[in-house]
Amino acid sequence: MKKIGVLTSGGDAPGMNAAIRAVVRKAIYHNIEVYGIKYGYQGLMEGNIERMEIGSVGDIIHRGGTILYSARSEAFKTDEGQQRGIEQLNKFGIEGLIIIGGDGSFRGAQKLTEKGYPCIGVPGTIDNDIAGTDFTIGFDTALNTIIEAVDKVRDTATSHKRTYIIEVMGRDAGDLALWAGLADGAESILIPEKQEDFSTVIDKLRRGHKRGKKHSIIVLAEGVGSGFEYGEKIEKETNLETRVTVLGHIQRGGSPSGSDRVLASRLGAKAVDLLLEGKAGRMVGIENNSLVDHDITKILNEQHTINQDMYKLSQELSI
Ligand SMILES: Nc1ncnc2c1ncn2[C@@H]1O[C@H](COP(=O)(O)OP(=O)(O)O)[C@@H](O)[C@H]1O
Ligand SMILES: O=P(O)(O)OC[C@H]1O[C@](O)(COP(=O)(O)O)[C@@H](O)[C@@H]1O
Ligand SMILES: [Mg+2]
Repeated sequence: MKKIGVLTSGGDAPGMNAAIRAVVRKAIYHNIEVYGIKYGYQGLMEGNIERMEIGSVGDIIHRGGTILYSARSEAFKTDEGQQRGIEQLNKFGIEGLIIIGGDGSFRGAQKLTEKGYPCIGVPGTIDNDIAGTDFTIGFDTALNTIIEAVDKVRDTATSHKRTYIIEVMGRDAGDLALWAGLADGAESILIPEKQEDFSTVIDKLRRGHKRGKKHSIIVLAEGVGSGFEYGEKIEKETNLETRVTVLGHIQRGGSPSGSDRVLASRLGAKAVDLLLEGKAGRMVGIENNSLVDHDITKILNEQHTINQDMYKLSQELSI
């Protein structure tokens, strides 16, 4: 293999730049030409492709977002769209493609691989919703952003003796909410993977209030429902003044944490190794701090699961 391509796709995640840097530098280290495809699969279909050099990825390891930009493309979900993408890759003589993105992006990678075009997936999403890897690139930074925000909310919550619902991202996954809830000492953590009884949430709030607690924090994953609806219900049931903060896209930005930079560097480089070994249709990941790779189709058919011990612990510590 003499020429490879790299793109970022789906929701951006802090650390994607560090992953791009690792792909480019590792490829050049092995005397392979690298091409950057801009705006994900949309740019791929349109031939928005540029050669990348060592300097193309200088001064980006600490930056959020993605220098290759990202997109969500409906057109690429069709056979015709995928065929157009392969034609562009062939036109540039690019022999293998590294896709940094989430589960949706991996479905695209799977389709290209099925059509005979070798692809490797690198998990980049704040949601941490992919099986076969303990962590995805961006999760740790988003978690820290949430923690910083909740610490601030806690100050004002205490001053006003209020209950706060903090709605966090994660699409259908509860990892961000679970980790943030544990790290923030939340009273309750509401995630799609566990149906906590609403009456338990209310009882806990009442007990805390009786004990003289000055504030209560509930972390709600977006996959469970609207924070505002929960807020209204809770205020009605408890008579405690309740406010809702939806953290939104702030969770996707910012300079990547040390863990995300290291993870992205390791995974990006590993993806290049796999292409050079002639592998295709694989996803790189990290398990027990070791680099692994899995069949992408198998991964897409598996459900990412939350850490049950952590959930249990969060309940034991928030009595
Ligand atoms: N079934 C599919 N076949 C081909 N491409 C897909 C498929 N599902 C998603 N994609 C492509 O991947 C892009 C990113 O997926 P999305 O779910 O939005 O984000 P993420 O990859 O971060 O989970 C989509 O906009 C689409 O272009
Ligand atoms: O940026 P958009 O299109 O508003 O999408 C929001 C969604 O993207 C995410 O931030 C990231 O999800 P993906 O990594 O799957 O793209 C989700 O947590 C959230 O539900
Ligand atoms: Mg996703």
